[in-house]
Amino acid sequence: MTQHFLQVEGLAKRFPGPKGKDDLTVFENIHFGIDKGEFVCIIGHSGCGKTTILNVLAGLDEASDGTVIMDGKEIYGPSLDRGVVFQGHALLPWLTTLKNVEFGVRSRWPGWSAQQIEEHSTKYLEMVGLGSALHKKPSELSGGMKQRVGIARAFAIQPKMLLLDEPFGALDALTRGTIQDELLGIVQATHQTVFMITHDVDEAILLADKIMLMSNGPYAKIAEIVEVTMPRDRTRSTIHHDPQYYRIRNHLVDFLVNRSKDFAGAAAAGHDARHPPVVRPGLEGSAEVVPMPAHLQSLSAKDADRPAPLVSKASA
Ligand SMILES: Nc1ncnc2c1ncn2[C@@H]1O[C@H](COP(=O)(O)OP(=O)(O)OP(=O)(O)O)[C@@H](O)[C@H]1O
Repeated sequence: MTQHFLQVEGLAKRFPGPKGKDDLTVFENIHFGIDKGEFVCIIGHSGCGKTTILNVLAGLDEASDGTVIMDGKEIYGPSLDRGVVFQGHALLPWLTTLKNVEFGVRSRWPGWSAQQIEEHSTKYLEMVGLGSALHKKPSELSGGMKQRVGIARAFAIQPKMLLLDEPFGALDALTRGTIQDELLGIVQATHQTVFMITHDVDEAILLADKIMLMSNGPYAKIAEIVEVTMPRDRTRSTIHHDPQYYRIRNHLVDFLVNRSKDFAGAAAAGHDARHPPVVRPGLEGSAEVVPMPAHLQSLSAKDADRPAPLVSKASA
């Protein structure tokens, strides 16, 4: 068996049922691997267990079954090896932007001089466009700026794995787009290994090397792993010119709208849960329908039950 940098084997999460009722199995038989430097997104309907999986990877929650091995060691509890960014930024309100980042950097490298810590922290804040806001307190920053500080803080400790739980979920579309670009740039520069939850299929296609599709719970599974076959030097403004983009997007939307509730059928068709099928829709036949370009219309898994907005090929 190939050993990946992060190896998840047989993960399950169960909660005790109310008195006299069966336990709730949120998910089980979750198997996947992430290689060093890979950016992996996970998409699935609300409640299927994405945050629970991320919390287990972070060491903030315990699985009912299964193991998580990172870099050859089983994960027990939180560690600076794994940086986490949640939807809420969780900054220390009494510290400036710079001091918020320095706080994590100092814990990571206690032997560093004050100057080393400041230079290192400033570098990461500049990467997310906050070079001119180093001495501002969180109360003086916009929501997008606060989220950027959280991202800089997580990257600055150079964790072995970065875990992002819908980091842009609370931001308006314009700010979200700008920070996606910054994240793309920083990931390309640092080759950081990332596991990210998103509800936004366009965001996943822009950022990820692989997209894991989770079926609905209870008993949720990783139904498919979709490889994003487009070249890595993607940009938000040009990505929709690539025909692969529409094939991948259609595949993801079709899963969320039509197939995510039917994983029992896929299992019956012979898919082995230990080896979720790997799909490369970008390299397959032509797209029948062409969704609106990403910058015009973003479909989120949260509202995937709404019909996808479509324009005909002729008018696209
Ligand atoms: N303490 C608990 N007791 C019982 N059920 C729980 C408990 N904590 C979480 N759950 C259930 O576990 C399931 C998975 O929750 P989780 O937050 O991981 O889902 P999610 O896919 O991240 O959802 P969302 O996309 O809405 O954030 C949900 O159905 C939730 O109701």
